[in-house]
Amino acid sequence: MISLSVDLARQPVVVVGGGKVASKRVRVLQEEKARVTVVSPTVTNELKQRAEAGEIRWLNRSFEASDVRDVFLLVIATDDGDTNDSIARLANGVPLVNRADGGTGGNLQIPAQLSRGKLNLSVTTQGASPKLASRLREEWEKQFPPAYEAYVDFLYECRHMLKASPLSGTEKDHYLERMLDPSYLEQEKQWVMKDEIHNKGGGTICQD
Ligand SMILES: C[C@@]1(CC(=O)O)c2cc3[nH]c(cc4nc(cc5[nH]c(cc(n2)[C@H]1CCC(=O)O)[C@@](C)(CC(=O)O)[C@@H]5CCC(=O)O)C(CC(=O)O)=C4CCC(=O)O)c(CCC(=O)O)c3CC(=O)O
Ligand SMILES: NC(=O)C1=CN([C@@H]2O[C@H](COP(=O)(O)OP(=O)(O)OC[C@H]3O[C@@H](n4cnc5c(N)ncnc54)[C@H](O)[C@@H]3O)[C@@H](O)[C@H]2O)C=CC1
Repeated sequence: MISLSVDLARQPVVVVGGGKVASKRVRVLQEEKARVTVVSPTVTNELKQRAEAGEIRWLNRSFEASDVRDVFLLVIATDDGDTNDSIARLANGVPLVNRADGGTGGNLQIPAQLSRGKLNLSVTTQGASPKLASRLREEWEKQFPPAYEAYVDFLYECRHMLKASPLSGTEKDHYLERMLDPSYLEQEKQWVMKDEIHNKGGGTICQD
């Protein structure tokens, strides 16, 4: 297995099951702006509220074979292994299939993730120890404080300014290396660097 970053915006996603795990998955899928349908005869209060608010579609019944038609990502999260097995068998035309119980027929696992704006760190143990994945995420939280969000935006901006500048490849590389120094987590140092690149012909500086 390799890790991929997938854009789920506007993609049709079906979550089978309406329990704790389904709620956790829907939370993330909503943030990613996927078009979420939950199929389950019972749902958590959280899912019920999301359905009432029109954020997700809820089909208040058990899974049916037609539910996998035209789906980009299928999340199988019922509490019954046999049910999960038969859903997975029916899902062979679905590009992405996640089995929350780690059973066969799925082709993707949900990692523990830390997002700081454009920076996304994720880790999976392929079912060996979800707790280890969780522990590593907690360590990253300390290692990469919230200031990384603005820092990564700064790196993004500088890189685009450098691309637009007439500097040589070696000079550009020098800047790209220099800005990795942790001291550039400070906003003031970021401004000095942006000014410097700007003065070398690196285009305009965004103020926000
Ligand atoms: C296959 C996978 C599902 C998938 O890919 O969808 C899966 C499967 C199962 N998890 C189970 C249990 C627990 N899962 C967690 C936590 C997380 N589980 C996550 C992912 C995954 N879990 C995928 C593998 C990823 C990997 O291995 O790295 C994380 C990383 C991401 C997320 O879920 O969002 C999230 C941490 C997020 C964070 O902290 O950031 C905890 C700890 C806790 O809750 O504190 C426990 C209790 C302790 C224990 O049991 O170890 C059980 C047994 C259920 C039962 O006994 O009924 C199964 C099924 C089985 O393995 O049998
Ligand atoms: N990835 C993770 O972090 C974890 C994964 N799990 C796995 O996730 C699965 C679900 O766990 P929970 O959400 O805690 O269970 P839960 O018992 O809270 O919810 C199960 C849901 O499945 C629904 N369901 C049952 N049969 C159905 C069917 N035929 N069609 C549609 N919906 C149906 C139920 O109505 C209920 O809403 C378990 O199998 C467990 O192995 C459990 C804990 C953590």
